[in-house]
Amino acid sequence: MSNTAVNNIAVNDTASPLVVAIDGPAGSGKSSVSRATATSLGFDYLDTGAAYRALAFACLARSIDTSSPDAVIAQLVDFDYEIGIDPADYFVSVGGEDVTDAIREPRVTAVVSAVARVPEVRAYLVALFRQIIAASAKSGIIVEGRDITTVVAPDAKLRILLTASEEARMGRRSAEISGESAETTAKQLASRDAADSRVVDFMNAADGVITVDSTDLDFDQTVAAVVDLVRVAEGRAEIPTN
Ligand SMILES: Nc1ncnc2c1ncn2[C@@H]1O[C@H](COP(=O)(O)OP(=O)(O)OP(=O)(O)O)[C@@H](O)[C@H]1O
Ligand SMILES: Nc1ccn([C@@H]2O[C@H](COP(=O)(O)O)[C@@H](O)[C@H]2O)c(=O)n1
Repeated sequence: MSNTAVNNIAVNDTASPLVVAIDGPAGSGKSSVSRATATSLGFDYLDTGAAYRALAFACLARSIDTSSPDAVIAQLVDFDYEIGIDPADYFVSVGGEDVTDAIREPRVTAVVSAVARVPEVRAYLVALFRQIIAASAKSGIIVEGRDITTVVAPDAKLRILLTASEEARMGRRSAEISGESAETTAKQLASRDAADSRVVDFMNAADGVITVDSTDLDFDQTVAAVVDLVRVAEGRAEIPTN
């Protein structure tokens, strides 16, 4: 069983992986913390936002009007998407082209929310994510996005809302982006969260979802907090007291 997940997914005949669902707003650390946690635990890692970004990229590549739901839906028929779920071999491709970096470009980020709000797109990708999760051959998989704790994997063994103050998130995001002012970065982050929150609630923890607030934690402390929660979920540790 490979650690590559594609539209044509192989069936996993091993036991189901332990699923860790992580949601949160933009810049809260979902991707980086999930990937580092998966590496530390020997789990797979599924970045669901990459699929929405890849579809937005595919639309732009074909000059499709991303504000037209019908035009976007028509792209699903031959959406040839592939993602690496081994945290040591993360990549995203569309039609065989490596788009790992291209899907992070501002032009893609600017239209991804419009693509993600189309119900048919969400239904298609949610089904795909569930297949990828079921096909994981590792003992666990960390799945991160916006609706993982509530829609994609509401029965996950561990569900986390990873959050941080808007100020912290904006500061972290500005630190990694060069060429744009902190003010522009902050505005883009806030407007994407506002658009995305109209589709799914990732600002408030649903029942049974544990909030991890990383505002006052550094990166390693945040990863350690998530690892501790996984150990508890596995029955290998007691609930942390702080
Ligand atoms: N606790 C932390 N302390 C300091 N920096 C952090 C912490 N957590 C994450 N970061 C950094 O914040 C930045 C944003 O993190 P990341 O890209 O993982 O967020 P995200 O939630 O996946 O964002 P998006 O939804 O926009 O893709 C990264 O540079 C990451 O290294
Ligand atoms: N479960 C998800 C994940 C993502 N989205 C949409 O994709 C965009 C990009 O996500 P990133 O995590 O890579 O920033 C995001 O802004 C959402 O529009 C989603 O709807 N559901």
